[in-house]
Amino acid sequence: MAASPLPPLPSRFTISAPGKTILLGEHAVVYGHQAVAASIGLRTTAQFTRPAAVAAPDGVTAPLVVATMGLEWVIDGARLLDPTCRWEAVWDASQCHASLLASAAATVVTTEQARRAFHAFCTIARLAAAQAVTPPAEAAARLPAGGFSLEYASALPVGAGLGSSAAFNVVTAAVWSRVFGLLSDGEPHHTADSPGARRTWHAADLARINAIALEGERVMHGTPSGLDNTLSTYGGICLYTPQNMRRLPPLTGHAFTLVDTGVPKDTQHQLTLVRERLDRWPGVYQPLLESIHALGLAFEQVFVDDADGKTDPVAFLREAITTNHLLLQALGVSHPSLDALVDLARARGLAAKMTGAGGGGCALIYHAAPPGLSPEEGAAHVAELHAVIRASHPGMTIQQAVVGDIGVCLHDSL
Ligand SMILES: Nc1ncnc2c1ncn2[C@@H]1O[C@H](COP(=O)(O)OP(=O)(O)OP(=O)(O)O)[C@@H](O)[C@H]1O
Ligand SMILES: C[C@@](O)(CCO)CC(=O)[O-]
Repeated sequence: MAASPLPPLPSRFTISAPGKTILLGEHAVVYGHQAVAASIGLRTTAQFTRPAAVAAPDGVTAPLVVATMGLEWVIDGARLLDPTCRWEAVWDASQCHASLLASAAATVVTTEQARRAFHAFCTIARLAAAQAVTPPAEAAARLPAGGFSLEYASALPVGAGLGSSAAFNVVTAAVWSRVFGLLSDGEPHHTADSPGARRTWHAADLARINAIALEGERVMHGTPSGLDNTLSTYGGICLYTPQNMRRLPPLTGHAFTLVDTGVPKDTQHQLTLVRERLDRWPGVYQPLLESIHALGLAFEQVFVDDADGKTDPVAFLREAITTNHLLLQALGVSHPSLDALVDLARARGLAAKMTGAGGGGCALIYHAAPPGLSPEEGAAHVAELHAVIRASHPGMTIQQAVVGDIGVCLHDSL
């Protein structure tokens, strides 16, 4: 019996998802400890258009054209979704890597990065197909005839600690879930600057997207905690352990700067580094992870439970962020460029830490000015720090972090 067609899909739609910054707790969270993290206003977007922007070659009914990170993959949709076809064979058959990786457009990524992204893309597509179509072998027959194109754009630096891989995996999971009719139409999301222009999904839809995206993260990083994809899916600010996520109200009155050192790093490598250290010297390194966990618990106490009401949240967060960086440094996952930024901030009475997997990538600076400064003096203090960073590290990128952006969403009007 022929597989039933897909539910009607618009010929064009756009989905986006945010990156994240970790305030406290990276690496320790991989071992079940508590982290505090927030989504940020830098997003990855995918625009779906059908039919595909190429004529279907002979024997291919649903060509898919996927453009991302300066790469373009032309994929046979039937091979992509065929669970008996190894993903490497799909990669080899796609008209991607050989020509494009050698081209100037693709110099931002290595072959390994492109392969990982492709592997995750393939994994996610197959998972969504398996959830929608039984038997999975019939999934390809339900793709739109003529295929489709998917064009990604991202404001997130790749491999810089801001969850670019998670944003890619979450957007991809949402697109494939929509293609296979797994998602509801969601609800309009109203904000002052874009009333109703975006739609967000209900809890069950978000849980589906998050679970599928996690498998993409596993392909890319091996043993992720799930924090990055969870923040990208749900947005906002949360306390996170791999077993539990607790959403928090906005962090009003606390501001942050992100500084990208431009030093490339690899999350999988950083995770392996910590695993090896723990295996070799558990007595030395376990306590560091437990201390990081204690910082996450203290944050909960001060910001959520407000157990004594006497602790100044600003003073606490300044101290916690600094201490977290020192613990991560001792764990061996920082980088001299990150340490230099943290020292610069500390010398001016501010707090800073690496954010994400470390080894390069971004530092997070907390704008809690030294006590006793007026708001204007505080702003001048931060501007002075930015000027010093610009002068001493001209290659670094500095930007104000908008924390708590909404999670994955559908854009009505794009
Ligand atoms: N827009 C994108 N399109 C395709 N793949 C992407 C995209 N953005 C990121 N990736 C994939 O994710 C990898 C980067 O993931 P990595 O975990 O090293 O960095 P990150 O997610 O930016 O940082 P962190 O995990 O520390 O938050 C890239 O090498 C690439 O394979
Ligand atoms: C280093 C890490 O803790 C954060 C990476 O953004 C890894 C993870 O949580 O999966």
